[in-house]
Amino acid sequence: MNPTNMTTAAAPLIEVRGLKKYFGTGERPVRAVDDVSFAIRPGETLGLVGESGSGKSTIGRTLLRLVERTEGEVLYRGDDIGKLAAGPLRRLRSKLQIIFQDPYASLNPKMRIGAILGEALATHGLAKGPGERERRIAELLETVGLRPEHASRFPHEFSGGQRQRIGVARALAVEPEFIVADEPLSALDVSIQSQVINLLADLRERLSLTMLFISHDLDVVEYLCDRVVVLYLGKVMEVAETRELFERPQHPYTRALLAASPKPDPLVPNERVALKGDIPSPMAPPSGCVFRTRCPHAIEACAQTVPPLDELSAGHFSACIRKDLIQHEPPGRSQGETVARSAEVI
Ligand SMILES: Nc1ncnc2c1ncn2[C@@H]1O[C@H](COP(=O)(O)OP(=O)(O)OP(=O)(O)O)[C@@H](O)[C@H]1O
Repeated sequence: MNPTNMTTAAAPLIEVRGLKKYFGTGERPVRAVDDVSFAIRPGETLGLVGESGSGKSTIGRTLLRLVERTEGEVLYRGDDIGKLAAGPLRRLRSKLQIIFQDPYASLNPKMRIGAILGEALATHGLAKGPGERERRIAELLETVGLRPEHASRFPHEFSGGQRQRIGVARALAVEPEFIVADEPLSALDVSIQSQVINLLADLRERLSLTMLFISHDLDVVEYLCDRVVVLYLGKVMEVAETRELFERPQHPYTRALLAASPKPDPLVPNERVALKGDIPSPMAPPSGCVFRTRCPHAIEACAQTVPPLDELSAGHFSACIRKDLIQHEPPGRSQGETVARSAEVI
């Protein structure tokens, strides 16, 4: 079954179908994204997790058409983004924004903050006239917890966390419906990461933003995301609601990721299998299941066919043929707790 079919409540805002992005055209291209499908509902924050090189950023960029896909579809409100001509694409771009990883590199050091935000407004014809523009800039700065007078300063006059707030303000300037946040915390000190997390959580509520949140920090994903897609070597390994994924991870890769996460959590399976070895080259991915070469449960059959993304329970998908590994209850819970929890769910 295809995880794009899991949305019953609302039509998805974004739908990705069979997305492939190969870099290079020779015999052995880099298969950065290899047949990925998922959907994002309006107002939802979808987490995209996986080790470095698994294709997270490439997916984020392909969604906004900052990178052209090799194959597949990216639908925004049902329209294929890849087929839009320049004019409609430009109009759509104001609805789709990206917050980059590095707040230092993504702001022009020679421009004042007011000019940076004003440029975003002007590009999309949003604030007509200088008075309106100034009012919008002041409003944007306040939205992200900065002051209107900050508009006259240059990027180097701000701390890392403040610069990331400016990056968020710039993304918000065009009143987007959908934001790709690509590791927005990784360039920040731990001490200020929580400020930016809280800002994103707050904005998401207030502005009903739909977000793709790319991160390798599982704690942040658990806190911020409604649902999570686990990616490995360009392929989806598991998809589930956040709580379900963290309490009942089914795919051996997800379990290994959680086990490697430093947070001691009694709900995480007690399967201390650290991920051994490096992620294989995306130019020569393993046959069958791409995770099999690092999987503690791999059997010969894993090399034969690419495992389908099966729906194990409502909205919980996993791509693994080892059905015997499926856990119905989180390990480490007592029977009493399990019963109490089932009652609460009913
Ligand atoms: N422009 C490019 N040309 C060639 N290969 C690329 C290009 N961009 C990305 N890749 C390759 O595609 C694969 C996926 O990269 P991507 O940056 O999407 O992964 P990621 O999961 O976001 O990693 P990270 O967490 O390190 O940002 C990697 O093997 C990367 O080297």
